[in-house]
Amino acid sequence: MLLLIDAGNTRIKWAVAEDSAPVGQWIASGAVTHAEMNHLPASWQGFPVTRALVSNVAGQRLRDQLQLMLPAPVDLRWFASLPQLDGLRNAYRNPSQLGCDRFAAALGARALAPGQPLVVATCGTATTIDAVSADGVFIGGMILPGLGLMAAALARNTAQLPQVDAGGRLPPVFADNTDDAILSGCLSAQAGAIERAVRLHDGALCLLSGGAAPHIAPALSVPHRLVDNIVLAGLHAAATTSG
Ligand SMILES: Nc1ncnc2c1ncn2[C@@H]1O[C@H](COP(=O)(O)OP(=O)(O)O)[C@@H](O)[C@H]1O
Ligand SMILES: CC(C)(COP(=O)(O)O)[C@@H](O)C(=O)NCCC(=O)O
Ligand SMILES: [K+]
Repeated sequence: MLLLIDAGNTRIKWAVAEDSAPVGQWIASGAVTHAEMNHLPASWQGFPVTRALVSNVAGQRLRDQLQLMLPAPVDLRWFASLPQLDGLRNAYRNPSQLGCDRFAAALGARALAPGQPLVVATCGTATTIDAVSADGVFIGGMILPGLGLMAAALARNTAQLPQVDAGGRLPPVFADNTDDAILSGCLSAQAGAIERAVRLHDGALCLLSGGAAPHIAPALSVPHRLVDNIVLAGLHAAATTSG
């Protein structure tokens, strides 16, 4: 049995899959914030996990904590961005500098929509918007503060702006009150960046994932597909094809 883990800067997402299950077919899955991560071992108890593949962009301390929580004995691999993997070529100037969650997301996108030009938007702590060519080149992309971080930055750095709840509603673009104006601005920034990427990457299918994706999707004026956890899908693809 296979354990897949996507450790982001806010939450740790995980899934358990049978060894030969198709990409994205989990037996169990979940997500916890960093503060809740001591619940993970209990969630994994009862699954005879023999292999684990982990993407971690949340630093060495979290990596050390995770390592101690993994079921033992397990064949543990830390996923890393490579110059090339499973038909995906990484065109980052320094391929290892690319966040391994972005590389995994691109692999996941290719598994879900092979042979198509893609815009992969992963809306988490940060929002990343990446272009992948039809023949499998990870061209590059954008990093911007995520929806929650954008809203929090305004509250933290101004005297008059409140902390708004960055989810759950789509206010008018030209809002008539402060809360809605903040939300409209942050959503427009997120959606605008994604729409710009789609416009500039000819014929691209837009895939949207991450914790804030369901909040951003209604603000988008381009066709798109919501994917539950594209990073885990990519890890699953990598684990299945690379042995
Ligand atoms: N119920 C929620 N719990 C946690 N994050 C949420 C929730 N709803 C929306 N979010 C947004 O999703 C982000 C976390 O998404 P996630 O994809 O797990 O991020 P990361 O991979 O960076 O940890 C938060 O920063 C926040 O903007
Ligand atoms: C951009 C990110 C912070 C996104 O992290 P997340 O929002 O998923 O927690 C992460 O992919 C990262 O640390 N990247 C390294 C720099 C790069 O990709 O160029
Ligand atoms: K992200």
